[in-house]
Amino acid sequence: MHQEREPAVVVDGLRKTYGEKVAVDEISLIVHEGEIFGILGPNGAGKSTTVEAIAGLRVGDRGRIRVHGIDPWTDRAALTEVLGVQLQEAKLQPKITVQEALELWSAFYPDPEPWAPLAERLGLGTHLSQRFEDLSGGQQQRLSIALALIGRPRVVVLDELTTGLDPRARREVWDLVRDVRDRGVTVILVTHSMEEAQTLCDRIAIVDAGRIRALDTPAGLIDAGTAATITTFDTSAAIDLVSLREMDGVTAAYSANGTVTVEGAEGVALAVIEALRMQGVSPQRLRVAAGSLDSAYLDLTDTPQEITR
Ligand SMILES: Nc1ncnc2c1ncn2[C@@H]1O[C@H](COP(=O)(O)OP(=O)(O)OP(=O)(O)O)[C@@H](O)[C@H]1O
Repeated sequence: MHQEREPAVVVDGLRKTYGEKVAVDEISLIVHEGEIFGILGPNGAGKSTTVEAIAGLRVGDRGRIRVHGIDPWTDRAALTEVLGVQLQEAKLQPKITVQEALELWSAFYPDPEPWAPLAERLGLGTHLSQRFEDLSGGQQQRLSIALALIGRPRVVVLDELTTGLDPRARREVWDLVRDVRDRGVTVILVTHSMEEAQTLCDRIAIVDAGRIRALDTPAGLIDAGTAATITTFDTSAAIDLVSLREMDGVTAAYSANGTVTVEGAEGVALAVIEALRMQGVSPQRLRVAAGSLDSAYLDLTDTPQEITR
C-alpha cells in the first residue's frame, strides 16, 4: 500500500567517511509517506550518520538525499519546515523547564503546533514547571519527542529514543510513536533493539559496517532468516538430534533439560513431527512458534552483538 504514495525520503548512494573511516558506504533506501521505517544495527554500523545526513546535520561525501523533494544539504531552511528531529542523547540545558523549552522551540517555526495541547497529549501537562534535570528518563524522552513535533513536521527522525527506559516507559513511548504515525507523520526510527523494531516498524533496514544488509518488513526478514519457525517439545526419550539436523530446512536442533528445540524454515515443524514419529517418540508440550528478528539479525550482521532485547 505504501508503494503508491509519494516517497517521503529518498537516500541514493550515500557515502560518508571520517578521515580513513568509512562510516556509511553506498546506502540507498526509500521511506514511504506514513510508514514507521526502522534502521537497526550494531554499534558503529552507520545508523546515526545516515539519519544525521537525512536531517542535514552532516553532508555526505557522495550521494543524494531528498526529503519531500528538499535537498537537506543545501536547503536547511526548507528542510526544517518538513522534518523534525530527536537525536541520540539530545540534552537540553539542565535548568530549562518543560514550558520554557516548548516556548523556545515554538519560536523557531512560523506556524508551530500549540505547545500546551501537545504537552498534554504527551503526558507532560503536569510537568510544565519542572526542570529538565528533574524529569525522569521517560519524561525527558517525551519532551524531546514534543520538541521534534512542534514544527508540524511531515517526517520525524527518532534516534534511540527508548535507550535506558524501563519496560513500562518504553511501551508508553512506543504508543506515542504509533500515535505520531497515525496522525500522518512519517517516522524514521533508529534502534539497537530488535524487539522495538519488530513491534513498531512497517519496514526495517538492517545496517552493518556502513551497508544495508537487508531491507524488508519484519515478517519478511524473519522468513528469510535461518529460524523462521521454532519448534519445541519436551521428551524423556533419547532423541537423534543428528538426524533432525540433517533434515531439509532445519538449521539447528539442540536439547537442554528435557526440552528439544528445532529451528528452521517455514513448514519444517510438520516434517519434524513426522521424523519423531519414525523415531518412536511422542513429543510432550509441543509448541510451534514463528521466529523472531534475532536470527535474521545475527545472520546478517558480523559485528559482535551489542544489542538489547
Ligand atoms: N565525528 C566522527 N569522527 C570520526 N568518526 C566518527 C564520527 N562519527 C561517527 N564516527 C564513526 O563512524 C562509524 C559510524 O558511526 P555512527 O555513529 O553512524 O554509528 P551508529 O550505527 O549510529 O552507532 P551507535 O549505535 O553506536 O550509535 C563509527 O565507527 C564511528 O566511530
